[in-house]
Amino acid sequence: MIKYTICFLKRQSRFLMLNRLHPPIMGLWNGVGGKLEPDEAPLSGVLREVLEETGIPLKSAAYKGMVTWAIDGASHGGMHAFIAEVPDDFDIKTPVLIDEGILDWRELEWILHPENAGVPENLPFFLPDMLAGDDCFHYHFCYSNGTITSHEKTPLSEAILQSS
Ligand SMILES: Nc1nc2c([nH]c(=O)n2[C@H]2C[C@H](O)[C@@H](COP(=O)(O)OP(=O)(O)OP(=O)(O)O)O2)c(=O)[nH]1
Repeated sequence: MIKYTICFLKRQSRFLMLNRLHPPIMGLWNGVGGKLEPDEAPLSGVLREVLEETGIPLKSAAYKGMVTWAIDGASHGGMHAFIAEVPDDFDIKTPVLIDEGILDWRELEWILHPENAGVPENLPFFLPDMLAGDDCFHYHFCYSNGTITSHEKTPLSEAILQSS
């Protein structure tokens, strides 16, 4: 069961990212998102989280697939991932402190830099793919001792896509 959503909010080569104040992604720059409410559809959930955390009233976001993770062999969690363009007329003074952390713009090049320890370890594995194409995938990561030990990418079936 996928409990979370995440949205990467893009404007040209920059993304509006959240440096989270609280676990599970504390201290790292991540997309905006959060927990789905009971019976909430992933798109509705992510639009709600984006509005709550940034004030951006998105009308839609592009579905990019699922990211799941297992820790020491036990399935642990997952999120539905989306990408959206920040509307041209939306202005935000950054950096800005919100309840969940600090919102600020980050360059894609910085986000994807391999030596960059400022983003969740799995993010550079899936974000370039999500930006590159229209296909949706399921990305699965296995962690041991707090680090990724293996990962795989499989196409998402039509059936899953329609139900998400
Ligand atoms: N890139 C990346 N993001 C992750 C991973 N694990 C994980 O939970 N996230 C994302 C999913 C959510 O967008 C966010 C965690 O959301 P959250 O627990 O703060 O949710 P929330 O704000 O609704 O929390 P709450 O107030 O309801 O407790 O972090 C991961 O391994 N990689």
